Amino acid sequence: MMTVVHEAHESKQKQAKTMTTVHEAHEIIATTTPLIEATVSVPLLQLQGRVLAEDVRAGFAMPRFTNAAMDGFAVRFGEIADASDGAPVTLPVSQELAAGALNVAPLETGTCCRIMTGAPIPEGADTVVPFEETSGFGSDAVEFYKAPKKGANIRHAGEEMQPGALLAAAGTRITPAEIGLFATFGIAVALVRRQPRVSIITVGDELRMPGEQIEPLAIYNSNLALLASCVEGAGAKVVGMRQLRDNRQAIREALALAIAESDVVITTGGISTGEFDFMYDALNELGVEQKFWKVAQKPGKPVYFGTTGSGKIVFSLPGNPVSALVCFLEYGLSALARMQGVAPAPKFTALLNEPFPTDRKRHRFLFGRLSVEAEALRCQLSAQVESYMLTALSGANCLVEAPPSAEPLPAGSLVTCAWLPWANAC
Ligand SMILES: Nc1nc2c(c(=O)[nH]1)N[C@H]1C(S)=C(S)[C@@H](COP(=O)(O)OP(=O)(O)OC[C@H]3O[C@@H](n4cnc5c(N)ncnc54)[C@H](O)[C@@H]3O)O[C@H]1N2
Ligand code: MOO
Repeated sequence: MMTVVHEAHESKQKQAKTMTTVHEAHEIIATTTPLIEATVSVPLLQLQGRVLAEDVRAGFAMPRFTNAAMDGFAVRFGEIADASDGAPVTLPVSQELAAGALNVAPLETGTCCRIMTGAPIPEGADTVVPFEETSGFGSDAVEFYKAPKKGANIRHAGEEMQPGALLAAAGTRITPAEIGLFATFGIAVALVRRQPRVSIITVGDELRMPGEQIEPLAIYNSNLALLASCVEGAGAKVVGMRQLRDNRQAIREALALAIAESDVVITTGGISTGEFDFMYDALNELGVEQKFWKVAQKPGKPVYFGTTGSGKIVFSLPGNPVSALVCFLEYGLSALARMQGVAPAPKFTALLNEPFPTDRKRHRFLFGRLSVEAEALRCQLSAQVESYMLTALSGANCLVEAPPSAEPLPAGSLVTCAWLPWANAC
């Protein structure tokens, strides 16, 4: 029995020697992650963060009808064109219209219409005079002291948008902007992609859930909560969260269940080469096809990615919380974006405030804080750099990276950054 375990261990160690590059890992994810074709109709107020499955177009012109832009009087311009303080023009009020008026008579010649902002302009009127430039709303005969420009203070039907104009294209991730636009056009439901269903499994005898009693040599499980909120923030749905002990059978059973009930399975812990690291074997036993295992990066080297025959994907992330998060941000996020038909968020460069400690052989990731100083985007690295130091996140708003190099990147050089998905731009 011992021999079998040791042989398996040796073969895992051999496997572990060949490392995928970060670039290759991205290529593999881009080419193997399936798009979720299924669509679902979702009500307006639940659309935030969802991805449109079809173009949404204006069903009518905007404004829908010609209406007043000011509270005042709708007139025929020609009838008040000569009005001045010295020689006011007086017109009787023949009609009053507020926003919401549904029956509007044409404006009788030689009269004006008391009108409120948003009310339809009666046929025959071509100009609205704000009440401040008249004797006001108090009487039924209005004195006009001044003529605005002909056509002033009128919002014309269709001047903003024509029927059929594109409001949001398929593939747009819905924000309050789209929700506001859809509401403007009376759209109460939109067709969006079904959310990727994600199960998260964390493994480790040492882990206790926040809120639980904790023994002196145990630690709290940060990955489960952290990844669940990251997944939800990425527009996906967490359908399962499990914390397991380091037990072969329990891990295999939980993985099988998670694969059955989700599109994506994310695990943390037990993926390295330790004696109690059962994740890799469990994935093999369940027939998950390894696409990569071990990436030349720091932190996060033991990261695993695989696919199942039924089109599911599995990320097995290292247990160290910074490693798990870096791998999720780097690979998990782009896979979830691709599944929803959205391009992964672009990276950009910023100026380093201090030297970046590159690794000779591995692509290095660190958290940092971007800010705008002297009109340039500058990056301050988090002081905590080890993969167990999740406090590196406090105050951070970006993930910073540099390819392998024997020399640190000097202060002042350009470094590649990605916003943390929850960060507000500086
Ligand atoms: N001989 C070697 N040892 C290790 C190697 C190696 O190449 N050779 N790689 C190291 C690297 S790099 C990492 S990262 C870790 C990853 O190991 P595992 O994925 O098997 O993770 P664990 O051993 O289960 O845990 C590592 C560490 O993280 C803590 N942890 C785990 N899960 C959680 C959680 N949900 N919340 C908070 N903290 C968690 C755990 O207690 C350990 O301290 O392996 C190195 N070793
Ligand atoms: O590379 Mo590990 O992922 O040190 O923490």
